[in-house]
Amino acid sequence: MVDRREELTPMLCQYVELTERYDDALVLFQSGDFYKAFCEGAEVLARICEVTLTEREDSTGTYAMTGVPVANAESYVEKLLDAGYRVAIADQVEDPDEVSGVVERAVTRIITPGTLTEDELLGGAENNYVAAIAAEDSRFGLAVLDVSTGDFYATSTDDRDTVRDELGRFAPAEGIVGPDAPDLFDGNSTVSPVEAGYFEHEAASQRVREYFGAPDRLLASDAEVRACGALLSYAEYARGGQDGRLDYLNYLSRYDPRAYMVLDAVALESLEIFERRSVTGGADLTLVDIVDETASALGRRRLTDWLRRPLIDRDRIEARHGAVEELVSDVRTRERLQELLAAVYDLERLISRVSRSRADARDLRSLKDTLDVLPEIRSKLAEADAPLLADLHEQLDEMADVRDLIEDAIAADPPTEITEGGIISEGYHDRLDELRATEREGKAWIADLEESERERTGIDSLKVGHNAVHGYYIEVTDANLDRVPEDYQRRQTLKNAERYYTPELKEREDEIFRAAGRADDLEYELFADVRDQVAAESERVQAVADAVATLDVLVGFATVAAEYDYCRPSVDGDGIHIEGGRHPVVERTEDRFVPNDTRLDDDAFLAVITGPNMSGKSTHMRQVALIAILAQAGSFVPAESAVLRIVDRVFTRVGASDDIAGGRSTFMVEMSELATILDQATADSLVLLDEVGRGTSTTDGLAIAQAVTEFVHDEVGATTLFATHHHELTEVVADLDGALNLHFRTEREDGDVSFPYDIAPGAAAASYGVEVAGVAGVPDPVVDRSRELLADSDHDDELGQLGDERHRAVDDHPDESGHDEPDADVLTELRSLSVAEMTPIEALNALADLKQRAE
Ligand SMILES: Nc1ncnc2c1ncn2[C@@H]1O[C@H](COP(=O)(O)OP(=O)(O)OP(=O)(O)O)[C@@H](O)[C@H]1O
Repeated sequence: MVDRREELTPMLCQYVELTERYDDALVLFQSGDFYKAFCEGAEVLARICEVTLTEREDSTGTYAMTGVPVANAESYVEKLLDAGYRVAIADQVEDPDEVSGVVERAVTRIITPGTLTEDELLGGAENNYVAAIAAEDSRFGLAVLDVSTGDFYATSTDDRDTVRDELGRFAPAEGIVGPDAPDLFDGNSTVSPVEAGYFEHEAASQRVREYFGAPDRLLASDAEVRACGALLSYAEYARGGQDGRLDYLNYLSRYDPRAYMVLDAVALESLEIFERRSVTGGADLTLVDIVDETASALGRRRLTDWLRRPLIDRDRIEARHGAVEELVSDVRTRERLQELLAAVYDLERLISRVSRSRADARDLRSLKDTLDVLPEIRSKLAEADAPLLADLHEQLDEMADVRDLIEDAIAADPPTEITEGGIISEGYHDRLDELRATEREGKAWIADLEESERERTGIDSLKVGHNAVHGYYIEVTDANLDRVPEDYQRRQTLKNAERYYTPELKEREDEIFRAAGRADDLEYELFADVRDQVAAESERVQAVADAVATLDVLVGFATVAAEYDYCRPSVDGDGIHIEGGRHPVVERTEDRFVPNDTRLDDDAFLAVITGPNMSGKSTHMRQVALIAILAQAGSFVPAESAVLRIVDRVFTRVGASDDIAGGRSTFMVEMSELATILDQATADSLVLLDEVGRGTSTTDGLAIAQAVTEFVHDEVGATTLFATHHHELTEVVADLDGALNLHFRTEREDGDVSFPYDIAPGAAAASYGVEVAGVAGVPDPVVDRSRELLADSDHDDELGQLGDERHRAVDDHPDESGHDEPDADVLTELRSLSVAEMTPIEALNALADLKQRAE
């Protein structure tokens, strides 16, 4: 097609030009009600969106062609994005009725996964981020932006792991990487190619200056400037050929990752803060679902941010707790605030649409509706004692000027279309009122026409009507044609009737038409003017949005606290002292949750937790971490009391997280997560280790588990909870000053095993596997035999010390088990087995073999 450009029709020529200019995107080319693509573009569109490929034939040749309806283009765009394409939307920018020849098209936006602004594509209230990584002088700069809301963050570090951790926190949909910078995005972000020039220092700092003022004052390193500048350029690029500037980007929050508790992607995932790890079984609840009582999209996003980035500054944490406490105790204020907050629209996205000239009249009315509730929200905070609530009271600008402007100018309940009138209130503009009056009078005259013409002509069935093609007409059935007056002129012939107009009707019609057309145009102008005036106040709207978001989360936290009996934690403790702690998610899904205490401090900061499978170990460990996270996010916590030390990071090595897609074995994943912990944990960290060393042989596993315990104890000093099935580890604890054993039990009654879920000091009995095998339905003879074997190996002293429960289990089944004394060689072999060095499969095989021989 390109080679024969001179031969192409003007429209195809335009298409080819656009595809050349936007060669890194798939161009969707508006043609009336469809977005079309031709040639290779058509093939891609047809394949990915499963739409029919047709052919277009004109004097210059035959081309592949396809299209998708403009009205629901979003669903197709989504498919293209999922398939890894960027989409350039080439809209008609001229009214086809007003031009002769080919209509001008221009790319109005380039849709990429991380720069979405379309509500239909964004879905829900979650943030959608694009991130940039830049490098300079061994420092890495990271910038993260949500184009739909204007949230913009920047930070820098000289540590790649910190960049990875921060990316894990924000989970951007898309990333761009500077020329000398490493690509540290994980598989969940699409990495998009961009012009290297975006990252050049001069250009980048110019960009930052344009938006936020002097980069040196604002940002901490050149790498940061490059990342921010590049991201701004990319966001502008995504606006296609339109005026690139994004006026609503008014704030850039530069932050230091050390000012927040670090929660990397592994911790967020294993603690199920935002997403469930397994999709099977149980109610589909995560921490954010449990504590989300926010009433607005703004609040929901703010809550997500607070949980992603819990604080470590004590004053700030206590300020949040103070506000929550006041709202917990003042039930009426809290409940009324929640009702009012439910009327708040998504101001951040709304003002970004206003600034991008994409808001319609309904958006402005929604802004007004939100501004309407501000005075009452504000008044509810007027008497607040908590400093944070008092600050919010200050920050809540009621914006009466903007509210009044919209109230006066924009009609209540306006249509979504902004070019067809009906959006400006009567009384706002004199000339508009005159035009509408002319239109109204004309229409009234026509409305009366039917009656007066019936009288004049004596034709009772005479009708006055209107249609889009012929305009107004007087309709007379064929039976009455003889009574048609002289001045009637024929307009249209129907099957059984004729349609006429009169000169006066024509005149009125033209008058109405002219007045309506002018009024519609004028309305659009007035609307655009109001929208610009509102856009000029975007910073104030954003400040209000910020205050409302914070208030919504605080009210939500207070609601959860009151409803589920959470307590205000103290964060000036010297350890983790929790009484009656509960797992916030499990307590809502279990009929009866058993609360447990936690006491970890400098005297005993490392707890080894033993107990049978399913006895509650993992739940307890996560409960401690979730309580710490909630407390530092500013929430009350599910406990009777909690005195906590502020934690700088939560590390988790929990359960088997197979990285099948990444091609790493369970054991490799486990060890690399462990390596991170041992390398980066500090004395202020909270470390959860669940069954470390499981994916290898028992001996290796135990050796690793012991070495890790000693290292964490001697070198790291982090508050650590270590759940293990390596019973031998409980003996290691005895030799370590700062370590203690805790355990969960099973209870047996009439052959049934139950779990009381209460944690107790000391080590558990060792025979959990056998007990659980019985519960799981392994046949009695095998379970009984396992017990015998265990009892024998006890004499061997292979397993070390055993607890009471195991002895009891054996005592319950003395030799009346029905078996004869095993043959001597079986016994000898049994004695020679080194159980601690066998994998479970080896042990099971050996057991089956011995059983067979004994029988
Ligand atoms: N304190 C509790 N009160 C009531 N139910 C609980 C409690 N703790 C745990 N549970 C229930 O018991 C189930 C098993 O708990 P959990 O996964 O913590 O056991 P575990 O000892 O870690 O098991 P495994 O060793 O197999 O990983 C949980 O899914 C939950 O339903």
